[in-house]
Amino acid sequence: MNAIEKLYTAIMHRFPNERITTAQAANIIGLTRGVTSSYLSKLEKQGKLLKTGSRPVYWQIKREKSAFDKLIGFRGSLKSDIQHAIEAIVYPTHGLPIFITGPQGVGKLAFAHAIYHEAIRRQVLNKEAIFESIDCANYKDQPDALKKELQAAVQHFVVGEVPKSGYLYIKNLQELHTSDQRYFVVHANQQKNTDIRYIFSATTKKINTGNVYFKSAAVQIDLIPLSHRPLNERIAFVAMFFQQQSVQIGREIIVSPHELVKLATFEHLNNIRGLNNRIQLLCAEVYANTPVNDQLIIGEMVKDPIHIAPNQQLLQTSIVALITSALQLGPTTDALFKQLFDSLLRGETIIEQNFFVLKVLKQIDTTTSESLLTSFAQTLKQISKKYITHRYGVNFPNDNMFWRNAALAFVFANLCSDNLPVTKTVHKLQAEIKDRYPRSYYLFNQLLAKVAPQYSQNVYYCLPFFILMTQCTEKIESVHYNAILLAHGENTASSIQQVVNTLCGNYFFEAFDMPIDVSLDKINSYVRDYLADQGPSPRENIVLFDMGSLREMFREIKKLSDQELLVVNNVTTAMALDIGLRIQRNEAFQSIAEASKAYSSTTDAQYYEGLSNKKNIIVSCMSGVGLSKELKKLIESTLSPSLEVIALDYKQLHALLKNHDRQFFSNTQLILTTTDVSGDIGVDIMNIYNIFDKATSLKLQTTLLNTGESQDSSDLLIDRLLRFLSIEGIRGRLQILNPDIVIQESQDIVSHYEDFYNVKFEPRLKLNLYMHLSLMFERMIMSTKNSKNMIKKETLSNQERDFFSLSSGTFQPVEQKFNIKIQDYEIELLYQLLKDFIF
Ligand SMILES: Nc1ncnc2c1ncn2[C@@H]1O[C@H](COP(=O)(O)OP(=O)(O)OP(=O)(O)O)[C@@H](O)[C@H]1O
Repeated sequence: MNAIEKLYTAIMHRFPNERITTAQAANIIGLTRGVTSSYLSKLEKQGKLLKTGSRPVYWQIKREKSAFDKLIGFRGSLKSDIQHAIEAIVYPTHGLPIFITGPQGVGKLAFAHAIYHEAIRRQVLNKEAIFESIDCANYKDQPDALKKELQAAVQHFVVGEVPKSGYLYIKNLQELHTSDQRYFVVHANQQKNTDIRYIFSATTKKINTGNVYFKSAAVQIDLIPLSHRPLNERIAFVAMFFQQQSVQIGREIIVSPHELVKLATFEHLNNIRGLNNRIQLLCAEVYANTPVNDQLIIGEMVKDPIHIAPNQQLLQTSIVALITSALQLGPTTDALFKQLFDSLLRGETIIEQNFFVLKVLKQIDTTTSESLLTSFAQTLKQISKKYITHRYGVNFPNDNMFWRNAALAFVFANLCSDNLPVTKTVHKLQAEIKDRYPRSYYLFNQLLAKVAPQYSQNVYYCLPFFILMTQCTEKIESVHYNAILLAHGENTASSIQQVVNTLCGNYFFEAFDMPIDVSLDKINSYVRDYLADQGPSPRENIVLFDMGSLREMFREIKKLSDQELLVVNNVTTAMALDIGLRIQRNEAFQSIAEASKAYSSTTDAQYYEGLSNKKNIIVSCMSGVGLSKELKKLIESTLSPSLEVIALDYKQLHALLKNHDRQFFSNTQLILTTTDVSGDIGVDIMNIYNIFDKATSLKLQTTLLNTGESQDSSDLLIDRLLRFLSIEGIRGRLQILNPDIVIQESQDIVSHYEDFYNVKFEPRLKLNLYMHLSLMFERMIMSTKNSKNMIKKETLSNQERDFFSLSSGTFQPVEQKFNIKIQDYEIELLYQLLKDFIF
C-alpha cells in the first residue's frame, strides 16, 4: 500500500461519513499538511474523495449514492431502518418480506419505493422490475374483491413471455379483518419461491405478524412520527416542500428563519404529508393575494430572510446553512466555548461549566426527537456502566434527567460537528479540559470510543464531558499516580483492574491485556500512549506486570517519563489491591515503593535506576555465596548502617559487570572479591586478599573514608578482615571438620599444583586457596544434594583438560578420606582461580 492509499484507508476507517479538514487528515497519518494536502487532491482526482468549502477545505469519502440517500434522515433517524431494509433486500435468494408500520403520512410508501429502487441499483432485481401496490382500505369488508385484486396484481408479474420480478406493496393492512390479514401474510410466504417480493404496511403495530403468520422471517420497520424526528430533519422537510412549491409556482419564495422553525415544530396531522399540505396551502394563499409579484413572501418580511429559488440544489447545499441560521447555532456555540474556556482559565469548578452547557442544551432541546433521545440515553447508560463503572469503579447518577441531558449533549455535539467548522477556540477548549481534568477526560474518551467511535477525534465531542463527568471529576483527579497493570492473556490485567478499581471505588488502575507473544516495544507503546494521554501534570508512575525482566522493564519505561517510577513483577490481585489502597490513602511514593518490596518472595520491585538507591559495597567470593554472606555480616557489623552491603556469588557479579553500564553501579562504592576481576565501570574492584599489602589496605581505607566512614571503623574493618582471611580465620569458620587436618590436606593439594606446574604461589594466593579448599570440603560434606554437574570435557581446551585430569588424581585421597566427590564445577572454579598463575 503506498502512502496515498494508506491515507485513504485511514480516513475511511476513522471518518467514514464525516467531513474533515486537511489538518485533521495530516494528523491521522502523521505527515505534514503540505504533503497531506497534495495526497488529498490526488484522491479527489481519482474520484475517491469529495472536496467542499474553502478556508477551511473539507474532505469526505465519496460513496456510491444509494436509493435511500434521497430520503430525508437517511443518515439520521432512518439510519437503522435503512440497515434493516438492506438486509431484507439482499437476503438470498428472493429477499425477505418487509413489514412497515407508522402513522399516516409518515413516509411508508416513500420508503417502500426506495427499497424497490435500491434492489435494482444493487442488481438484486433487473431494470425491468415493477412496483405494484394494493390499498386494502379500498376493499374493506370485501374480501373476495380484495383477493381478486391480489390475483390481478400477481398477474402483472407473469404477463408476457418472461415473468417479471419486483415488489408488491400492500398498504393499510390494519383495515382488514384478522382472517383476511392472515390470508395476505400467508401469501407472502411464497416469496421464497417466486420473483414477487412483498412489502406490507399498516398504520398500527398491532397487526399480528409475529411467528403466527409469517413462516419465514419478516423484517419489521417502524417509521417514527414527524414530531419525533430531529429538528434538522424537520427543517429539511419544510425546505424541500417550499422548494417544490417554488418549482410549481415558478417563483422565488422568501421566508423568515422564524417561520421556517415554526412550521418545522408544529404538530401536523398526517405527519409529512400534513406538513406538505400545509405548506402548499400557505403558498396558495399568498399566491392568490400577490398574483403579479415575482417573489412569494411567506410571513413577515425580516432583515435576513431565507431565499428558496425554483431550481436550487437546496437539499445538498443549503440545509446546513438553513439549520445553523435557524438555530443560531454558530453564535450560540461560539459564546458557549468562550464561556467554558474562560471558566476553566479562572479555575472555576466543573459545576460552573456544567451550568453553561446545560443552559445551551435547553435551547436546542426541541430539535431532537424524544423517542430517539430516550433510547440513546438508555444506550449511553448501559455503555457507561459496562465500560466505565465496571472497569474503573466510577459510578454515575441514576436519574433519568441526568442521562437525558447527557444524550442531549451528544446530540448537540453532533449538530455542531455536522454543521459548524472547527475553530481554534474549540481546539483550545479541548486542550484546556485535558489540562485541567486529565484523568477524567481520559475516562470520558474511553467512553466516547465506545459510544461514537467515528467521532472520537472530533473536538466538538468534548462537550458532553461537562454533563457526564461533573459529579466524578473531583474524585478521579484526586489520584496522584499513574498506575498501570500489564499482563499476558485476554483479560488477566483487566480483571485485576476491575476488582481493584471496584473495591476502591475509584479509577486508580488502567490495564492492558497483552497477547502472549507481545514484544517489549509493544509493551512500551501501551505505556507511552497511556502516559501521553495523561496530560502534562507531573504524576509518579507505578507499573505492575506479570512476568518478564524487571530491570529491562524499568529501564525502558524510565525513558518515557522523568517522573519517579516503580515497577513490580509477578503481580497478583492482592498486591494490586494493596497498592490501590495506598494510592487511595495518598501515601508517598517512597512508602508505596518500600512496601512493594515485601509482597512475596517471588515478587520483585524496582523503583530506582541501578543496583541500589543506597551507597553500597558489593562482596563476591568464588568460594560461594556463603562466604560472601559471612563477609557481608562482618562488614555490616563494623561500618555504619547507611552503607548497604550486597553479597553476590561470583557468577552473578560476572553477569552484572558484563550486562550493565556505569549508571547501574552509580551508588556502588567498592567491589570486594576473592579473585582478581577486571571491569571498567568506574568502581574500584579489590581482591580482598590484597589487603595484606600495605598499598591496598591504604587504598581501602581511603575509599571508606570517602564514603563517609570514620577512621576508627575503617581501621577496625581492616583488622577484622585480616583475621578473617588468616589460617585462624579458616579455623574459626570450619564447623565439623578438624581444622588442622583440613588445612593440612589443602596445603598438600596446593603444593601438588605448585610441583606439577613448577611455580611458586604467592602467600596470599596460597591463603586464598587454603580457605577455598577447606570450605569446599566442608561444603561437599554438608551438601545433601548429590548434583551431577558434569562439564563436557570435549569442549575444554587442552590446558583445561590437563588441569581436570591432574586435579581428579590430586583430590582422590581427600575424596576417600572424607567420603566426598569433588564436582566438575568446583574444579572449574579452581581452574579460573589458578589459570593466571600456572600458565
Ligand atoms: N424521508 C423522506 N424524505 C423525503 N420525503 C419524504 C420522506 N418520507 C416521506 N416523504 C414524503 O412525504 C409524503 C408522505 O409520504 P408517504 O405517502 O410515503 O407516507 P405513508 O406513510 O405511505 O402515508 P399513508 O400511510 O398515509 O399512505 C410523500 O410526499 C413523500 O414523498
